[in-house]
Order: sequence, then structure tokens, then C-alpha cells
Amino acid sequence: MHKDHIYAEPLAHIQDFRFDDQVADVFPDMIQRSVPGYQSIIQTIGQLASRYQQANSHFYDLGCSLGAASLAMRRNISAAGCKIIAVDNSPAMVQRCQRHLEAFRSEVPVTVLEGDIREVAFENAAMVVINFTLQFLAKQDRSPLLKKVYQALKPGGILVLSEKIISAHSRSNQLLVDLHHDFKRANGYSELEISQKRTALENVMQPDSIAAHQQRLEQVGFTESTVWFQCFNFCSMIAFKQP
Ligand SMILES: Nc1ncnc2c1ncn2[C@@H]1O[C@H](C[S@+](CC[C@H]([NH3+])C(=O)[O-])CC(=O)[O-])[C@@H](O)[C@H]1O
Ligand SMILES: O=C(O)C(=O)Cc1ccccc1
Repeated sequence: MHKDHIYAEPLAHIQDFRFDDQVADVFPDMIQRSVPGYQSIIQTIGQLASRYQQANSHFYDLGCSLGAASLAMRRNISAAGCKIIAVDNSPAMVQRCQRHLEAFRSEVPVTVLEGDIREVAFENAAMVVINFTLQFLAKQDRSPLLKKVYQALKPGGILVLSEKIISAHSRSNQLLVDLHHDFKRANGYSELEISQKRTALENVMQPDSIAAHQQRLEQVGFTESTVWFQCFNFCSMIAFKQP
């Protein structure tokens, strides 16, 4: 596995973070060392696929990167006529995701699409996963996407939404950010790596608060949602479409 050293040396000019070849090559290491609970979240997505599968339905992985959530769902689907659709707009990610999925055998078909999740049409969904992707969309694009997801879900279907979050209170927000930075340091990132990556993400990733997410989910039609995971400033929610 390739180790992430992208921000290890001082950069004269820190460019906005992009999901290019350089990032795709180190992505498993980067996400593992940067997102507390990432592995547990992926495993739980598999468990949820097992519980919420419906025959003849679609499972979407929006902003799939290398397809970790798709692989977890695929291992857990046994119902007839199911299909996974993984979407990402980064050619570097889509290329590697395709290869990754081909490396393991399965009965469940997976289609990997290179495209913008704001433009792709969804239908017939038992489960939609948006694992750390909504945070990269402009704020005004978030509700329209979630509305589209709500409309594509079958009765009894679920959305799994994982996000980096901010807290509205500055003291708690600062503590969660500090604890996250401790986590990165404990995983071998230097102060320079932490601060240069933080700068690179500043313009491209705008987290919402949990309250803002809950309000948006309700506004697009989800009458019930719950936070099932939180560690520091990272959380994962499940939103339900009524059966
Ligand atoms: N508009 C867009 N359309 C399609 N893809 C997009 C868009 N914007 C960003 N992306 C894609 O969303 C992914 C976000 S990473 C997801 C991890 C994965 N879910 C995982 O479970 O390992 C999270 C992170 O790096 O923090 C990248 O691959 C982008 O190319
Ligand atoms: O690294 C960080 O500080 C993060 O917020 C998480 C992350 C992980 C991988 C790509 C972009 C952001």
C-alpha cells in the first residue's frame, strides 16, 4: 500500500485539494489515517445493505472513490435482481475503482460511472450511500441532490450520509478539531502535513453542523433520521424513507 506523503515537504504554493492521480494512489492510506472510524463505517454500510436489501433494486455509492462502500455492500447482498451503481467524477478514482471491483468475484453486478452526482439520474433504490462526499458540493447543491435521492428511494429504503461536521459552539468545535488533529498526529502525520492539507481543503470542503444536516434531510422529505456514529468532528447518519 502506498503511503501518503503529499503534504510532507513545504510547498511554495498550496493548491486546492483535488482527487487526482497522486491522491488516488495513496487514498486508502490517506483516508484510513485521516478519518476516525472509517473502517467501522464501511463495515456498518455492509451490515445495513444486508438488512435493507430488497429484491430487484439499486444500491448507489455516490462519490465512490476506490469503491470501499460498494465492495462492502456487494459482499452483503443476497436478494435476487440487485445492482450496485458507483459514481465518481474523478477519472483517477473511477479507473482504479473499476480495477478494484474486478479483483474480487461476485454475483452482484456493479456499474462504475464517471460522472457528476448532481447530474446522474437515480431510481428504484433500496439504499443510497453518500460517504464523505456531500461536503465537497457547493452548499446550494446539497438539497437538490438529497431531494433526488429521496425521490429515487423505494418505500422502506435508506440513505447513509457520512460527513465531517462543525459544531455551532466555538469551544466544542475547537475541541473536536484539536482531537482530530491529535488523531492524525498519532497516525504519523506531522504538523506541516496537517496544516498544509488543512489549507488545501479550505476552499473545497465546507462542512455543515449536524443540526443543518437534520434540517435539510427533513426538508427534502425524510421524516426520520438518526446519527448512528460520531467520533470527534466526523459523523454518519441514516435517513429513512417510510415503508
Ligand atoms: N460532484 C461530484 N460528483 C461525483 N463525485 C464527486 C463529486 N464531488 C466529489 N466527488 C468525489 O467524492 C469523493 C470523496 S471521498 C469519498 C470516499 C468514499 N465514499 C469511501 O467511502 O471510500 C471523501 C474524502 O476524500 O474525504 C472523491 O472521490 C471525489 O472525486
Ligand atoms: O484529512 C482531513 O483533515 C479530512 O478532513 C478528511 C479527508 C480525507 C481524505 C481526503 C480529504 C479529506
